[in-house]
Amino acid sequence: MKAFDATRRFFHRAADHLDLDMGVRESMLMPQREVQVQVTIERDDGSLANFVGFRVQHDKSRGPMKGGLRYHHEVDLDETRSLASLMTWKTAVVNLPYGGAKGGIGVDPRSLSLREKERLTRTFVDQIHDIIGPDTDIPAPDMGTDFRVMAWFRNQWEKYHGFNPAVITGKPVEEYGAKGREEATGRGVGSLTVKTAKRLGMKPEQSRVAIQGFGNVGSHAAKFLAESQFPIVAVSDISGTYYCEKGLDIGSVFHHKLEHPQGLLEGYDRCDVLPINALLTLKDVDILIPAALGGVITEENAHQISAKAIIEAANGPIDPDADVILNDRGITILPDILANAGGVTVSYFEWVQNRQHYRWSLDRVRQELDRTLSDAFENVWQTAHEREISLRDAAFMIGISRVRRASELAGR
Ligand SMILES: NC(=O)C1=CN([C@@H]2O[C@H](COP(=O)(O)OP(=O)(O)OC[C@H]3O[C@@H](n4cnc5c(N)ncnc54)[C@H](OP(=O)(O)O)[C@@H]3O)[C@@H](O)[C@H]2O)C=CC1
Ligand SMILES: O=C(O)CCC(=O)C(=O)O
Repeated sequence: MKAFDATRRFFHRAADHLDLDMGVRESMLMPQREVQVQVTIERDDGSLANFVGFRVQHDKSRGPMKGGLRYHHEVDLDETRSLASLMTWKTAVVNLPYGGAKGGIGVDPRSLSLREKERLTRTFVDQIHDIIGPDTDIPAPDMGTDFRVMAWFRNQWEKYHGFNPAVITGKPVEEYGAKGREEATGRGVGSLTVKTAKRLGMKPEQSRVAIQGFGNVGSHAAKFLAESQFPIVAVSDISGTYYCEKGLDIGSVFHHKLEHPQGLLEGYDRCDVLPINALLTLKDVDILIPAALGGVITEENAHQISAKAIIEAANGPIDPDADVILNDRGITILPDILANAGGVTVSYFEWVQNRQHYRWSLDRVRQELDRTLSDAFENVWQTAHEREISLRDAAFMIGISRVRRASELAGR
C-alpha cells in the first residue's frame, strides 16, 4: 500500500469517530504546498549526479510548519506527503504550536562522500530556501541526516536571508543546537515504552525487547530501556539481526557501531546473527520497537508477531490492514504520532532557545520533554479507554480535533 493511502485510512478512521464532514476531511488532508526540485551535484571525480528533492508543507493552522529531512533511496513524493501529514497530527497531539511538513532527497547517503553530501545539501537549499524560514517552515533531522546536514543547511540558508539559527533544528550543540536533541526521539520512545509497559502490568526485567533499526532513534531507545532494566534481546540494521537470548550488552553494541567506519553492526560477534527480517517475528519478544522504515508490518507478517506491545518509533511502520489484525489480536500499539514525538518536542525547545538567545541545561530539556510526553500519553490513553477505541484512533482524534479547532477559531 502507498504510504499516503495508509495515512489517509488512519485519518478517516478517526474522522469517523468525530463525524467529520467529507469536504472538511479532504481540505484537512490536502497539503498546502508540494515542491519537487532537481538536485544536481558534481561528484568528487568530476562527474555529475542528479537527484530529486521534495518539500511537502502539509498544514499551518496551528503555527509554522515543522518536520524532518530524509536522505534515503526510497524517498518520493507519496512518502513525503504521508510523512508531512503525520507531522501535522503529531505536533497537535503533543500540543506544540506548529503545523506539519517533511522533505527529503531520493539518494543513498552511504553512496556519497562527506563533501558530496555537503554539496547535495547546499544545492537543495539553493532550490528551496525561499519557502523555508523560522516563521514558515523549519526542517530537522530524519533518516539519513544528522547535525552536520543541519549545520550546512543553516549556513547555506543564511547566505540568502541572514543570521537566524531558528530556521532549522537538530543543529550541533556548539552551533545553536539544543542539548538533548540528538537523544530526544529515542529517549522519548524509551520513556513512553516504560509508561506503556506499566499500564499493561509488564515488569521491566521480564519484558524482552526487540528493536528494528539501530540508528539515531533505535540506539537511544535501546540505551534508555537497557538503563531501565529491560532486556534488549535483539537489534538490527541493514546488515542483519543481532540476537542474544539473555539480553544484549547494549554498551558494547554501541561501541561496535562507533568503531565501524560506516556505523554498521556488521561484525558484532557477541551474539547470534540472524537474517534481517527475523527480528519482527521473534518468538520470545514482549515489546517490539520498529525504528527504521515505514510499511514493515503488513498483512503478511502481522499474524506472526508475538509481542504484546508495539511501540512505533518509526513513522508509519504498520500498514492499516496489519493494524486491524494486530488490534483484533489484542496487541497494544503506541502510534508513531505519539511514540516518536520526543524529537519534534525537543526541536521546539531548540527553536524557543534560538529565538530567546538563551540556553537550557540538559536537565531542563529532559524534564520538559518528560512532562510534555507524559501529558500527551495520559490524554491519549484516557481518550482511548473512555471511548473504547485504539490508542492510534485516540491520538489521531486528538490531533485532528486540535487542527480543526484552530482553523475554526481563525475563521477558515
Ligand atoms: N531522527 C529523528 O529525530 C526522528 C526519526 N523518526 C523516525 O525514526 C525512524 C528512524 O530514523 P533515524 O533513527 O533518525 O534514522 P537513521 O538513519 O539514524 O537510522 C536508521 C536505522 O534503520 C536501519 N535500517 C534501514 N533499513 C532497515 C531494514 N530494512 N531493517 C533493519 N534496519 C534498517 C539503518 O541501518 P543502517 O545504518 O545499516 O543503514 C539504521 O540503523 C524513521 O522512520 C524516522 O522517520 C521519527 C521522529 C524523529
Ligand atoms: O524534529 C523535528 O522537527 C521533526 C522530526 C521528524 O521529522 C519527525 O518527528 O518525524
